[in-house]
Amino acid sequence: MIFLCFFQTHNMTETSKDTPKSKETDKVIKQLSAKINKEPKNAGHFFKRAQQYSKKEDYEKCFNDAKHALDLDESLVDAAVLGGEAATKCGKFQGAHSIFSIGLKQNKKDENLIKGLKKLQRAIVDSYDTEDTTEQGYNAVDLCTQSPYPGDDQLLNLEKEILDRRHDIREVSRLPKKEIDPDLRQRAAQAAMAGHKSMIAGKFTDALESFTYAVDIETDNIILRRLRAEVFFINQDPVSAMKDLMHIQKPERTADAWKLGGKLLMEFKLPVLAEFWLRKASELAKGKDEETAICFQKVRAHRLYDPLTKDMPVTVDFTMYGKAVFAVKDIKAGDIVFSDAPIVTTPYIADDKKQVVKGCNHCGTSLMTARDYFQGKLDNMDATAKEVVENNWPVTKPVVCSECKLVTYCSNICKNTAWERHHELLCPSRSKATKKLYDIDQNKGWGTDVDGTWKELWSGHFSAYILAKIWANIAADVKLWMKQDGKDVPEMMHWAKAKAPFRKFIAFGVGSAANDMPYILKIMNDIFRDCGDGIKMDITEQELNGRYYQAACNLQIYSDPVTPYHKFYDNLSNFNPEDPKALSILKYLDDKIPSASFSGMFPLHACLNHSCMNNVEVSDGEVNGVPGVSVRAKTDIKEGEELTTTYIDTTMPRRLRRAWMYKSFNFWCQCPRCQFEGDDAYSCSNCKKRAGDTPFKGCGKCHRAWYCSSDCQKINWKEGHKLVCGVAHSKADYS
Ligand SMILES: C[S@@+](CC[C@H](N)C(=O)[O-])C[C@H]1O[C@@H](n2cnc3c(N)ncnc32)[C@H](O)[C@@H]1O
Repeated sequence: MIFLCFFQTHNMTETSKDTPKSKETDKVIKQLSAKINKEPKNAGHFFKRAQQYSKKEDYEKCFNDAKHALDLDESLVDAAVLGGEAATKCGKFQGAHSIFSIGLKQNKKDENLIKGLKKLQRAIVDSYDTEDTTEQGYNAVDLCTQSPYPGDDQLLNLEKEILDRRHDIREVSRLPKKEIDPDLRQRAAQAAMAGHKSMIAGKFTDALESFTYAVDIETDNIILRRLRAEVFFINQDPVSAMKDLMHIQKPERTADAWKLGGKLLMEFKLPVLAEFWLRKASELAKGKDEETAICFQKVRAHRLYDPLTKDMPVTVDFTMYGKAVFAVKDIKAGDIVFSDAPIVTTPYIADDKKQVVKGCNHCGTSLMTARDYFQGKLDNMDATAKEVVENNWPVTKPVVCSECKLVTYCSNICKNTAWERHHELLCPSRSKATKKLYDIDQNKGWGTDVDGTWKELWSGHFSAYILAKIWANIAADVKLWMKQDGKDVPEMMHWAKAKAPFRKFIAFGVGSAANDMPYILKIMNDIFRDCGDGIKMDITEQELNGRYYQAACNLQIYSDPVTPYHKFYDNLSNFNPEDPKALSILKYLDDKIPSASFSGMFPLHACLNHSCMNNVEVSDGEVNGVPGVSVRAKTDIKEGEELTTTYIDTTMPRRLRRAWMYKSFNFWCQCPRCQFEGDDAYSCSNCKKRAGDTPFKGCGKCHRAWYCSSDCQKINWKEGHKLVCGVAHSKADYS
């Protein structure tokens, strides 16, 4: 079970020196390319071309070829070494790590691979040291829109009615101008001054009295109304506060008045109206008021997620890092906090393994056969064991798409639902473009480009199908909404409704996927240009980039927690332990259970932020009988505490962890471990003083913090190191 972590795309500069030697290299590359076009499954050609690219110092191409050679033939350890070193040189650290790992599977002791891994570690650390490490992360509110959701206009009217009926609050028309005696006006002004002073002094009862005196005289004074509303708000009288604000006519309301109204409406639990007021406040403040922007997103988080978390011990709120999950009651270590089902999912093929087991392409249910599990052993098994397998291995009845005959499902229900949701549009039999997408996916991103060259067309660390499925789902919903409204052509509202479920997922990253992968942009447009029923989707560069980063920030890898193997094993437990049949099969059982992995986007799970001192862990789970994820408490969690998972292997030292996080997710981790551990023995983890030639002494317990003096050690211990020293780390596998 892994979070899909990846390094963001970087544009590499190509080096090519125009020397006779390099001309010769170019010639060899040309010859090899021709051979590759003829025999695209020949690993040797790719390896040889990778060697040529390495000579040219074109490390990106060298890595791509070496990786592909290894995909075709895992035993090519030299390709792992070459590719890993090339990837390290061009900064593709994630790629380097995974290609070295493939090699190590073949030969754990290969010296060149081990050397390569050490160089990789050094390069990651160096890049962290030389990168612009100004630790200003992103601003989460800037990533979130304030645009209304479809149907909000009707909800707005409904909430206005609730405000009126339940709290007797409504917009008040402008009061007629009153002639006020100058003496009285003078007294009102004095009372207002006194009210203001009391407010500053924190004497809110006195302030209220003074403002009320003044408002009674100057009933139409909008400044007095707003000030009194603020005092009512502080004195926890939201109804009176709101009534005062309603006396201020809309065009005269300041950003502060709209903001206060938004906060009051949050208390009345009228989120759409609250959003309306806060949006107005944001517009008037020209987006510069951070508090308003955060309030808006808090309202939105609660309105979108409260229904999802209704029976759960958690809530979703908005913080400086965007959405975050908080405990609403104490949770015990080991408890499952919540489970979540994916909104979109697709098979995941890791770089280092072939997907030997099939899973339902729609729901992810494992379709593992006895052969998938026992492989060759099945043929050589003794007769008794074979009989046990035949009688106890659950029968799965995979159903294949009747059009393409390529995509498998666990049942006709899944096949039909998949057809309606996405497969009708994406079925490889539908068009050249859909077949091409299928082939690129099967070839882990490789295919023939428009100019006839065989190259990596998709370099995402997840399947391009995720994006295609998002768009296919949107197209399917647009059709539904359009038909439901009896229209022949979709309206803006239909599009907005169809896109709404995907608005929950944050998208953040640098670089342009559309620029890096123009071929993908082209085939996606070829596919979605005609979605049937007159519906067209224009996949612009911005659309591709947005969806790409949504997937990159939120995807989670998971697999069916209860496979046919588990059911088989359960069946065995019904045997008498002395039964020779049961004993006959034991020797064939293996700890390694092959899985059908999927990567999916999970609405609630995707709100979990990262911490290197995570208090929850994500595991394979089941939701309504189909595979999903479960979030389990790793430690006791107190009410009000944020739940954090980890996106990386937290056993790594701080410098490496932070470098991985920055490269993969573009933020500097500020978790307690990152704050109260150090980088190395040459910098004091407390005061940051640099050591000379003699390294500082480290914390004797965790060896992850170093100090120039015992005073610094004591301060750091008190301030937070004691919280992080010696906590159990999550050795999440990361890809
Ligand atoms: C799976 S989402 C987590 C929820 C996210 N905060 C949101 O608003 O949707 C992952 C993204 O959250 C942000 N994030 C997660 N953990 C963070 C942390 N410790 N510090 C800063 N940003 C974090 C990053 O933008 C990351 O790409």
